[in-house]
Amino acid sequence: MNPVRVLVVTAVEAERDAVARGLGPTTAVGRDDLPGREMLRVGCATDTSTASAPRTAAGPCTAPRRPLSTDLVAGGVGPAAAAAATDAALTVANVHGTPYHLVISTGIAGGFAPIADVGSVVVADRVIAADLGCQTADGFLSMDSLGFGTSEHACAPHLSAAVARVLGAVHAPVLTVSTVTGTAERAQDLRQRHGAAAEAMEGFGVAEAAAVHGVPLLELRTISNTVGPRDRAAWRIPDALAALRDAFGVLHNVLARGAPPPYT
Ligand SMILES: O=C(O)c1cccc(C(=O)CC[C@H]2O[C@@H](n3cnc4c(=O)[nH]cnc43)[C@H](O)[C@@H]2O)c1
Repeated sequence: MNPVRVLVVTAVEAERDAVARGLGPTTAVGRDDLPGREMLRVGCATDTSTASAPRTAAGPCTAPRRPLSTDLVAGGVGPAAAAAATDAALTVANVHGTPYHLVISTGIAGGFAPIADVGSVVVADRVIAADLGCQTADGFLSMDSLGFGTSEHACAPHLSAAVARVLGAVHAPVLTVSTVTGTAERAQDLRQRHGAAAEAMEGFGVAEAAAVHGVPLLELRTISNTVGPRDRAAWRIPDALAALRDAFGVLHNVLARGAPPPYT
């Protein structure tokens, strides 16, 4: 049986490796056509594009109840790097006739108080490009209002709601910014404009690539810091990475035992 194939895109390797710890033993995927980006795989895959049959640290794969094959890539920081890495992975998979069924943008994020505290988990209902547009004296004009396309993408509504419920996570918009918010004023502006739970720097880029390929999207974030005045010393990165590991342990079971694709 062909596996359900999931692509997970983080910004940095520390996030990718935290996800991997939650999912189980990984194997490096030898992909000559994805240079410079080591991809890790969890689970079995009848994927002829791999250089050799995947083996886990525990030995050859044994089929799970529902075959699930998850590829993990650290695509870089920011929406442009994330879009490029996601598009490359989706394109290569399509060329090999092994398309992905789901793309997940994930990592740590800043949380908007009091909606998402440090250490909590946020599952996006939609991703919003919060600083893509035009800043005027009268306020911010989004891409939609400028007539240049869209500033947001919906996440798979049923799946994202189910995942949020199982994780006990906040289910609300996650903003994508190219500039990390470092003042109380901008935090308040973004909170008022979007009612968002979190901000990070990649989700919209991943979403743009997923939309081009028609692949459903999730964004899952664990909160390392509160959005507002810059205080890097207050970021709780190890805690957020541990929460990321735990969330993906749960998410793996949801995907492995839940309704099969197409994800809606
Ligand atoms: O220094 C480390 O050990 C380390 C480990 C894991 C991740 C990092 C990062 O700096 C990741 C940058 C990544 O984090 C997201 N992020 C986190 N907080 C915010 C925020 O308040 N506003 C926007 N983005 C945030 C973002 O997606 C970055 O790509 C370091």
